[in-house]
Amino acid sequence: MKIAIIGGGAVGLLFSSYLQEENDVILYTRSEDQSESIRTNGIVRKNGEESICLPINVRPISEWDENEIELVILCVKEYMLEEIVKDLSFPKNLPLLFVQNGMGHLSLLNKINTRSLFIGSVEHGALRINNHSVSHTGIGVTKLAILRSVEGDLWILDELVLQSIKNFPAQFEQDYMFMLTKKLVVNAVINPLTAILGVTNGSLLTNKYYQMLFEQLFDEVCLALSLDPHAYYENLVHVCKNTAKNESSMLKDVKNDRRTEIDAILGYVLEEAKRKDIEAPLTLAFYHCIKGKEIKGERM
Ligand SMILES: NC(=O)C1=CN([C@@H]2O[C@H](COP(=O)(O)OP(=O)(O)OC[C@H]3O[C@@H](n4cnc5c(N)ncnc54)[C@H](OP(=O)(O)O)[C@@H]3O)[C@@H](O)[C@H]2O)C=CC1
Ligand SMILES: CC(C)(CO)C(=O)C(=O)O
Repeated sequence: MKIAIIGGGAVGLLFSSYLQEENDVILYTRSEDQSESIRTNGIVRKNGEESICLPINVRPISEWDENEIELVILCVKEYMLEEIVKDLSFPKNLPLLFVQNGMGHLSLLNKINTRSLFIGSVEHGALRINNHSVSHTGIGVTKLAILRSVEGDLWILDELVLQSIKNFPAQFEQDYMFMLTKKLVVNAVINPLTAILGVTNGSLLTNKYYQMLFEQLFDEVCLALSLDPHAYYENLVHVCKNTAKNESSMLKDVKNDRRTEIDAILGYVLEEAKRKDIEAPLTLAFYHCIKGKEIKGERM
């Protein structure tokens, strides 16, 4: 399959490196510098002690070419999507796959008039080491669901599931809303707590004090989203254990003084709580902690 991947961050590098094993991938980076670094070095993927280097087709996004592509995977942060969708031309018949955390992008997706639009939920841990290297810090699964599609494009998801590349499996999910909600709960608990406490995901379960926060926040998020906690707790713990050694994407953003995706995650939970007139004090407090850290120079 001919796949264009937009964004050479942790997830974009991870997806490019694995999908290139079975497909023709072209990676679009924001900067020419990063393209040049990948052209020279290939993508280096580290799995523990193992390291593999794969050559890959790469271009800066200023050279975007939508021709002869069968699928576009958007691996940029949620808050970059609006600009990308505005700037790039996506023909109506070009299927798009969005892998962002949170729910913030749903309203934007509904405005895009592409005939097939897929959603992914990434349960891997990935860490960008430099412009051309990525560490696969947690082997999970990519869940795939349909927001809308024409019959003729469904082979794309079938193909990704069938390929299920070693250490990079893909799984089909019937209900995109259930899939996104499950991931939202994971990110609403793990991401802010790890970013505030400065710990890897696993510590939230191994440190008994952090575990109390983990459970309290989980209960409040379920209440705000009107979810049955029993249907979501097991998955949350499973992902947390699977990515135990990983630094969450929010912790990485905070450490690197970058904007986080807190608005698409806890911001969304707070909006839901407000809409239902439910108090969510813990969620609000953690939301403010992260917004505070986003202000330049507030980091220790
Ligand atoms: N990291 C993880 O473990 C996980 C991340 N996710 C989700 O995946 C998504 C991507 O996350 P992640 O890879 O960590 O984020 P990163 O910040 O590492 O990567 C985003 C990349 O997008 C690039 N970018 C920004 N604007 C453009 C543009 N206009 N054109 C091309 N590229 C652009 C950035 O370029 P530059 O570097 O030059 O700024 C950066 O390389 C997020 O929504 C996140 O929630 C989901 C599960 C796990
Ligand atoms: C699955 C998890 C929690 C992995 O760290 C993630 O989605 C993230 O870091 O954003």
